[in-house]
Amino acid sequence: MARSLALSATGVRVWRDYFALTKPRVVALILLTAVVGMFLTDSLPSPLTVLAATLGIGLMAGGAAAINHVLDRRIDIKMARTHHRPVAQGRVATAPALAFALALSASGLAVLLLLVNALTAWLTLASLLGYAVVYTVWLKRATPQNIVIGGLAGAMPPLLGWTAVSGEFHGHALLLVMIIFTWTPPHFWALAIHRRDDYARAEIPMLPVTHGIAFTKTCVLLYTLLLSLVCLLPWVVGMSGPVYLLGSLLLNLRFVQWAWRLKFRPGPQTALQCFRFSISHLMWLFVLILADHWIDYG
Ligand code: HEM
Ligand SMILES: CC(C)=CCC/C(C)=C/CC/C(C)=C/COP(=O)(O)OP(=O)(O)O
Repeated sequence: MARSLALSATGVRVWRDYFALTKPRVVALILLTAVVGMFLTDSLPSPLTVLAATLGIGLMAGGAAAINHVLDRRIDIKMARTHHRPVAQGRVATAPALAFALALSASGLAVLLLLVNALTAWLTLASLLGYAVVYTVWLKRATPQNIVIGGLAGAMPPLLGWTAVSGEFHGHALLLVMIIFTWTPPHFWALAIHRRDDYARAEIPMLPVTHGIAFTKTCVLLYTLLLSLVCLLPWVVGMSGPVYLLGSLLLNLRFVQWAWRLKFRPGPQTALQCFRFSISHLMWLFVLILADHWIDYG
């Protein structure tokens, strides 16, 4: 009895470690943006397309995150925020972690190829390689612009959702990509300010390490202002209506307020609070775009 309880506790721990490799909360938000992309096209998607595309994109995003855990294990062990991670700690060895990552990625690709369409499958593979290889292996270690350029991979999901349903590119989907692309720098740099010493210790050239905290705060503020302008575009081009306009103005006003406070009246937790707000900001923004799309303005 005691032995079987101990075995099942170990099983739960192993399962938790593998689940953590997929960065589930990040992937959840990525999937929200992809699903919103699916419902914004002119045609109503079939339940099978929505399910298959969500599963395929989710598996590949989780696979990308697991590859990142393997490739970054030596960096992760040096940083307080990430030192507990399963591969960094050796609780999951490199080979099974990589096998898990490749199995997730390959099955996601197969789902997209077989049940969705080839365009979405190859674009999702490009995003996976963009994050897991171009960003993780090269950009992250090479330049403080790492997350700006690498952010394109994380910004792709609304386009992936869109092409899953329509089979083609559309300017409106690219606007959604632009929103996440502009959102990523203040999202990440707010956290990087809070965790500057982590990155310095791991010798990763994040902006607060290479250019200082004051300069990074200015960049956060400027990007939140740019984001506020980019968020107007769906309304300007007639893709979204007044409910979106009002809601996004309020969300962006709050984000700019956090960035302003971070620059001019910071407390010890302001950077972390700004980072946390960025996540709520993106989540509510995409909920709002979808809700607005379903409102009948007559
Ligand atoms: C290159 C682009 C990005 C970078 C460098 C970045 C960086 C980070 C980092 C370092 C964290 C902290 C993770 C942790 O403590 O484990 C984080 C958290 C988070 N990011 Fe990003 N991020 C990027 C793009 C995105 C995108 C595109 C999304 C979703 C659309 C996203 C959603 C989230 C969420 C939801 C969290 C909170 C995770 C949690 O609480 O466990 N990020 N991000
Ligand atoms: C297929 C597809 C849609 C791919 C999406 C790619 C993806 C999972 C993007 C998330 C970006 C992310 C969590 C970056 C974290 O940076 P980091 O890895 O430097 O942060 P860390 O220090 O927490 O590991």
